[in-house]
Amino acid sequence: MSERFHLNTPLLESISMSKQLGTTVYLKMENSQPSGSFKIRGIGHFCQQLARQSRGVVCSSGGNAGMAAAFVARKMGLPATVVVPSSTSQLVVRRLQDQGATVRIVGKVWDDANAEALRLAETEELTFVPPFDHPLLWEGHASLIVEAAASLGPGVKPGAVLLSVGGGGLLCGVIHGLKDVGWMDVPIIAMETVGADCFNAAIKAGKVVTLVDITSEATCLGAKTVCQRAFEYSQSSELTIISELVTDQEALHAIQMFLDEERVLVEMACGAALAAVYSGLIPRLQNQGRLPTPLGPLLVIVCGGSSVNMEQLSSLKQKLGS
Ligand SMILES: COC[C@H](NCc1c(COP(=O)(O)O)cnc(C)c1O)C(=O)O
Repeated sequence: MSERFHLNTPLLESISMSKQLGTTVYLKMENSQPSGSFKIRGIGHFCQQLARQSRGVVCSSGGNAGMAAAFVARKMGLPATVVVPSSTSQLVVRRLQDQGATVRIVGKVWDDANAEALRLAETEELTFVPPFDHPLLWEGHASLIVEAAASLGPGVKPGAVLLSVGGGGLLCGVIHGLKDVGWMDVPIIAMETVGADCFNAAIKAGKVVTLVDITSEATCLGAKTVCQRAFEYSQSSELTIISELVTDQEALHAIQMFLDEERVLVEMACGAALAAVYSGLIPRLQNQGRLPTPLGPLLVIVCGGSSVNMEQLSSLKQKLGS
């Protein structure tokens, strides 16, 4: 049995969100993972399977996949290099270095950093750790749904699952988990911010497309192209995936509401998902008949993320004017 790096995170009931939505809202607290986000589930599994005999790992990331790769590599006694774009905050760069990683800042967006990471893997014979597009990542992420099902107990099934989308790895992992526990009929509300909306753009175009740029402050969602498997799932008649967008202002408002109500500080990538509750989207989807009324318990994936502290929060409030 290979060593696990992730924790079985708390599944907390949000009294305030439950009151607001008129249904029980459960929070899967992936922010409490040792690397700061859910990423450790898939990246830990990937490294256990493919990096045990490796000279080291190299990961491209908006930041949080890199945090997971750095943490896991340290635990496995492997050197780690993380390649991030210049949009990654100095706070995350420092946190990556504190985890023992060598950090390279390449290009403006994640896609540029990814090209460099692939080159490094080749030239320095390192194991390349993808941030979202690999079946082993999705197998690892699936554990969060299996844990949630165990916490809810037999006979309790969510009315919907709420999550955010960057490159689509979390979405694919959650779908793997829904299959594992027999919840394939549970609708998934897949949230992105305007300006980091590659999944929504692909659905609108009817094919995977590449955004011209990432213009959202939620840079940890900043993949310009969603992974093919996520798009394929969006086209499947077996699944209900509701793709919605929120503005950066709505994501920031959600971060502040969550801090006040749940006493937990999360980053913009996570605020994108939480904004579905705080911005009134859920009842709008119910009024449109896209979610049932009454709605069963809502399972919110609080994905976490390291790109936030009080200083970052203040600068976001200045930049976004709220
Ligand atoms: C460019 O970045 C992709 C990835 N972050 C993705 C991410 C997501 C979305 O996960 P995904 O859809 O990429 O698997 C959600 N919540 C948080 C806190 C995240 O950091 C990364 O860190 O390399």
